[in-house]
This record gives sequence, structure tokens and C-alpha cells, in this order.
Amino acid sequence: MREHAAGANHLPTVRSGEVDVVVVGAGLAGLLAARRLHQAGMNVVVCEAKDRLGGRMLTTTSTAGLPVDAGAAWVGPGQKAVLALLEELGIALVPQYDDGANLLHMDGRTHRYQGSVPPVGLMGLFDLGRAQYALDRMAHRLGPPPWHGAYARRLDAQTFGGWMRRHVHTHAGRMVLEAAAAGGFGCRPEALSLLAFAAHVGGAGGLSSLLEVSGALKYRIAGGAGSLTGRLAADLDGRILTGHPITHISRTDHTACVSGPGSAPVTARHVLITTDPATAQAIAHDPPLPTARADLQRRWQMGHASKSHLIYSRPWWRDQGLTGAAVTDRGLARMTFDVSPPDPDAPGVLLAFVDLGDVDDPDLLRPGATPERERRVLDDLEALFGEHVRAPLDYLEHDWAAEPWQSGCVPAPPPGLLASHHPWLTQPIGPLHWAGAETSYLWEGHMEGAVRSADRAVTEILTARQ
Ligand SMILES: Cc1cc2nc3c(=O)[nH]c(=O)nc-3n(C[C@H](O)[C@H](O)[C@H](O)COP(=O)(O)OP(=O)(O)OC[C@H]3O[C@@H](n4cnc5c(N)ncnc54)[C@H](O)[C@@H]3O)c2cc1C
Repeated sequence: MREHAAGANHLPTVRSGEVDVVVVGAGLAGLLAARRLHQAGMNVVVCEAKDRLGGRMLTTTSTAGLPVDAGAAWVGPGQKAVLALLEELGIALVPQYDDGANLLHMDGRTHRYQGSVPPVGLMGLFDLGRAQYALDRMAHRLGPPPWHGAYARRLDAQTFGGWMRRHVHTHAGRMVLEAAAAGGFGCRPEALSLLAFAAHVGGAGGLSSLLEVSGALKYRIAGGAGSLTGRLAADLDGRILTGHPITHISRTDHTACVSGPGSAPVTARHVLITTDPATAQAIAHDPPLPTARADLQRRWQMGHASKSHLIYSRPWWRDQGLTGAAVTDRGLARMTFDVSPPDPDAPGVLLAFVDLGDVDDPDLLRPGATPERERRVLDDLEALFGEHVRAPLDYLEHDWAAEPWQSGCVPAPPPGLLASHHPWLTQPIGPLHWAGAETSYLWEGHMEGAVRSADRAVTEILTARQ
């Protein structure tokens, strides 16, 4: 077991083996919940399985020293809880660069366009408009919570892919909605519950908020998303144990004892588990969890989105009047964005979302296949931006599929699970409580969902203490 550098010598309460709350997981939800509980006077310890903090908020550094977000990056104006937290901590936002033309590559041709309406022809626009209207109406009829009720059950009996086959008739319409599913869920539409997609649209305030830069992609966190989790951790002064996986929890009605390989058991009045439901499967419970909660964990799916960052001496695409945002119907790299630092003299950073769920060559999925993936990404981007892309100073990718203690990037619930099992996402079981981005019905799977889930779970624990 290693203690996180911040305050590594101050763990008297943990050594005595008893605390008020053990938080499992030092991602955004776990760190924020621990902060709030600590502020409320509770004796808290956070157990994190990995040797690093932050979970899916991971800012790495390029060889030129640039911070690059391998995980979460964007927040938007509708995400009030995370924006309030950033303000509370004095962390600034960087507006997403959006000056110029976007690119659309479809049916072998590349088109430039301004604004948010892609040049997909009249039929394509009509088809997309109709699909957007139908999805927005569907979302409007749901909840809160959106997973509850007869209409939710009807939607949950279908996949998003099945609905698209019946209601979206043009290649352009399918391409845009597939990009929304890949970006929001990291999975193929055929694997995704229609209810999950509609609830996601509703939580975001409409489909356009998910697709447009003025919506969920409006800002990035200055210094990278890791500066948020890093700041929360610094304030927790020695209460975080990294390299400390929890693999066993035994509980009575009023206390729980958590333990893991090679570490002393810790007893707590409350245990807050903040991993996604699929990752929570790795924890054995005594007595066993209720069947429905165990079933939820066993069947839960997480999608995979992989990000490749290409670093250049400057953002040369801006000289060509381009925003750096592009979407294409072919290849491995299906969507790009300019994520350069705000300083106009800083290097240029182009981000490509890589669709590893849809590869033609399974060899590309090998952990050591980075050079092959880089070559394919460069080929794809050359078709969009020209030969300038060929000579990046640096290429960075993070393989989330190989990340330990993480089942994927974003929630991708299959059909037939959410409508029947959603109460068990949050239902306390004796001293056990649940948080994490997947448990929020607004902006689930996002930083906003993680923050909301932490606030909900903290209220639950503080209320139970009264
Ligand atoms: C590639 C990618 C891009 C994304 N883009 C965005 C974006 O632009 N905007 C946005 O809002 N969101 C985005 N997200 C989603 C966002 O990162 C997550 O919703 C959020 O960070 C989840 O926080 P969390 O605390 O709920 O979970 P996590 O970050 O998953 O934290 C859970 C923690 O629990 C630990 N853990 C697991 N099992 C155990 C165990 N048994 N014992 C102890 N510890 C354990 C894990 O190691 C992890 O640190 C993205 C995610 C990825 C991966």
C-alpha cells in the first residue's frame, strides 16, 4: 500500500482501523464526496486501487510539456454542478476554439462548412431534422427519473441501432447519429438501449446540446481535467490511500469492514462505493448483495472511446481557416477537434477520437499496436486535412481498455437493464452507499453526473447520521 504524496504521514485514524466513512475510488465522485464529508466533520478515508488519482480524469504530459486530457475534457453551460465546483476551487475554463470552417468527409468527398448544420443535402437535412425532433420528444416524455415508468420500459426494450434502422433513412443521418453514439457512449448503436440514448439526450437538454460546440463541448478545464481532481486531493491532506484496492466488504446493518490484498481491514459506519457498476463486480460481499444489485453489476456495460493527440509546433489548420473540427464516415479516426492551449504562440494539438469498437483489423487492438494505430490515424487525418498532419512532433494515446480497475470510458447500458434495475444504482444496502457518474440521471457518465452523484450520496450519509 502507498499513501498519496499529499500529506502521506498523517493517517492516525486509518491505522486505528475505524473511521466514519470509507470512500472506494479516488475519481471525481469519490474525491468530491470525501471533501464534503470531511468539511462536515466526518473522519473519512479514500481507498484507491490504482497508483494514481483521478480515475477517468487523466491529464498526461507530452514530450514538450503540454498537458493533454486522455480522459474527460469538456464541460458545457448546462452542467451547473461541475461549473459551480470549478468556480468554488478557482479553476479557470478555456473556451473551445471554434473560429472558421468545420470539415465533413462523406462518400469520398470532403466539404467545408460553417456553424452547426453539416452540408448533407436536402434529404439528409430533412432526415436528420426528423430524427432530432423524434429523439427530443422522446427525451421530453421521460422522467424524472427518466429510467422510470411504462414509457421508459418500452424504450428500454429496443436498441438505439434498431430505432435508427426504422426511422433514419439516409447515410448522412445515420452517420451523424452514429457519431453521437460513439462520442457519448463509445459503443455501436446496436449494443445500446434506446432508453439510455433518450435519457442522455434529455439530461443534456436536447440532442443539439450534445452535438454542438456551444453545448457540451463549450469549455475545457485550464491545465487539464486532472487539475480538478488534483486540487480536490490536495485538500484531503493524507486521507487518500493509493495502490489500495478494496476486494472484500463484510457488513452488518450498521457497520462495514473493507479490506484488500495486503492491507489491514478498516471498519466504517458507512462505505461509499464510487466505481462504475461493472467495475464494482470485483468486490466480494459478505453477506452477498441483493440479487437485483448483483445482476445490475454483472450485466452493466461500459463503452470504449480512445483519444489520440497529435502535437504540432503550431495549429497550422487555423491558417487554412479551419476550426480543426471534422467528422468522417470512414476510417479509424472519425472525429477531430482542436484542443490547443489558449496561448496563441503555443503548439497546436489536434485530438482524434478513435473508434476501436469498429476496427477491420483485430491486430490494431493489441496493447503494443500503437505504431500501427498511429499510421492509420495519420492516413485518416491526411484525407481530411492534407499532408500537414503527417509530421506531428508527438503522438499520444491512452489505451483505456488496458487500464486496470476500469471497465471502460462511459456507460453503455444494453437494452432491458435500466428500466428494471435503475433503483439499485443508488439504493443503499445497510451501511453501503453508491455514487459515481453512472448513478446520476442527469449527465450520467459525465463529470457533471459524477459531481451530482457525490452531492446526492453525501446528503444521504449525513441524513443517515442524524
Ligand atoms: C476518454 C474519455 C473521455 C471523456 N470525456 C469526457 C468529457 O469530455 N466530459 C465529461 O464530462 N466527461 C467525460 N468523460 C467521462 C468522465 O471522465 C467520467 O464521467 C468521470 O470522470 C467519472 O468519475 P467517477 O468518479 O464517477 O468515476 P471514475 O473516474 O471511474 O473513478 C472511480 C475510481 O475507482 C477506482 N476503483 C475501481 N475499483 C476499485 C476498487 N475495488 N477499490 C478501490 N478503488 C477502485 C478506480 O481506479 C477509479 O479511480 C470521459 C471519459 C473518458 C474515459
